[in-house]
This record gives sequence, structure tokens and C-alpha cells, in this order.
Amino acid sequence: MSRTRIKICGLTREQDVLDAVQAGADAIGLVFYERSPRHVSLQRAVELVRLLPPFVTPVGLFVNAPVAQIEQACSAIPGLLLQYHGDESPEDCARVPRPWMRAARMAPGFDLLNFAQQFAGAQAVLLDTHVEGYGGGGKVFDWSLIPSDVPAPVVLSGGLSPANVIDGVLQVRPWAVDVSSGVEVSKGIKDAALMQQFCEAVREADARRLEAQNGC
Ligand SMILES: O=C(O)c1ccccc1N[C@@H]1O[C@H](COP(=O)(O)O)[C@@H](O)[C@H]1O
Repeated sequence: MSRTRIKICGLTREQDVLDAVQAGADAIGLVFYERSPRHVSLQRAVELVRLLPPFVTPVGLFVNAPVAQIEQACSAIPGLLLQYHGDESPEDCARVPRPWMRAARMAPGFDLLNFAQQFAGAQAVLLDTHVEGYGGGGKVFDWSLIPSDVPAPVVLSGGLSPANVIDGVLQVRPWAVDVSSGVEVSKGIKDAALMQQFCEAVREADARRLEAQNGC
């Protein structure tokens, strides 16, 4: 069993990046969507990424962005993983030759298997709750909507917090979890203790999975 990877999204401040790394984040998310309260400029993103140690991945979140903007971000931030969180088509997602994942907006009736097949070039599908706007709404969706045979690594997202992430990991068994609102004091301002609790809860869930697997 591989441990559950952790992405903390929507970082805007140096101290939050340091605290996220200290807590054990595997990836940090930088929101390049101008309408988000967590939006960062490219210059700011570059400053934040400079604080990352090796093996912590910067993720750039885009919503229907022009290709030139994505290319500019990729040139400025080597190693940027792209998160497409809008209405991008599979062709849109493949335009910039970088690893990418595509967000699915989960709601009753949504055909996730078909979606994952359409976006077969993705490194992962990120499952977020269907909310007004595009995401970061802090709302949980019904995890029973997720089929057991999604043909791509799953990143579970949408309203996760230290209080519910153990259940999420045990029920969904995702490749990774992604959190934003659930570790914030206000939009774009993270809380060190909440990030720590979130990462500890994921470790606890992994330990319980391992125990169950070993029949303890
Ligand atoms: O964070 C945002 O403001 C945002 C804006 C537009 C699209 C996605 C956004 N955030 C992503 O939404 C999910 C769920 O976030 P939350 O934990 O429910 O707040 C997550 O992947 C964020 O990266």
C-alpha cells in the first residue's frame, strides 16, 4: 500500500508555504484563476515556489486560461504540475507539454468513468464538488458516487478537513487528497495547526488501512 499523497491548495503567503511543507504536504497549489480570492500573480508564485525543498511539487491551478498564460507559468516555474479546473477539453489540456490533471465537478448523475476515459492523458483526475463558480467551495460531495474502477489515479477533494479526511481516505482510497478551505482561517490564509492536523489525520488513515490490510 502506497501512502496517501497530500496537496494543500490556495497558498498565498510565505509562512503558509513553510508551514505546509513542515506539516508534510507533498504538493502545494497556486491558484492562477484571477476570480479566485486565492489568486496569486506569477511573480508571487515564483517567490513562493523558491521556498519549496526538493520533492515537494508546485501545482498551478488554471480555469479556462489562455495557453500563453500557462506557457508563461511553466517557463517561470520548472516542475509545475498543471491542474485544469474549468471547462477545458482533452485537447486543451494537452496543448502545453507538461504533466496535468483535470478536475471533475462531482454531482449526482455525473459519469466519472466516461470523464476519466475522455481525459486519458491526465496524470490523475481530481474530484471536486460541483459548486457555483469552479471550485474551492469547501463543500463535500457524496463519495458513494465514485466508482471503484476509475481508470486513473484519483485525487479526492471538495470540503476536506481534519475532521473528515480519515473517512475520505478509508472510504475512497484515493491516490491523493487535496484541501484548501478546510485548513484556512479565511480565504487564502492558511492555519498552521489545521494543516498539521490534516496531514496527521491522513497518516492516521493510512495506518488504519495498513492495519486492516495486515489483518491486525
Ligand atoms: O481555491 C479556489 O479558489 C478555486 C477556484 C477555482 C477552482 C478551484 C479552486 N480550488 C480548488 O477546489 C478544490 C476544493 O477546494 P476546497 O477544499 O473545497 O476549498 C481544491 O482542489 C482546490 O484546489
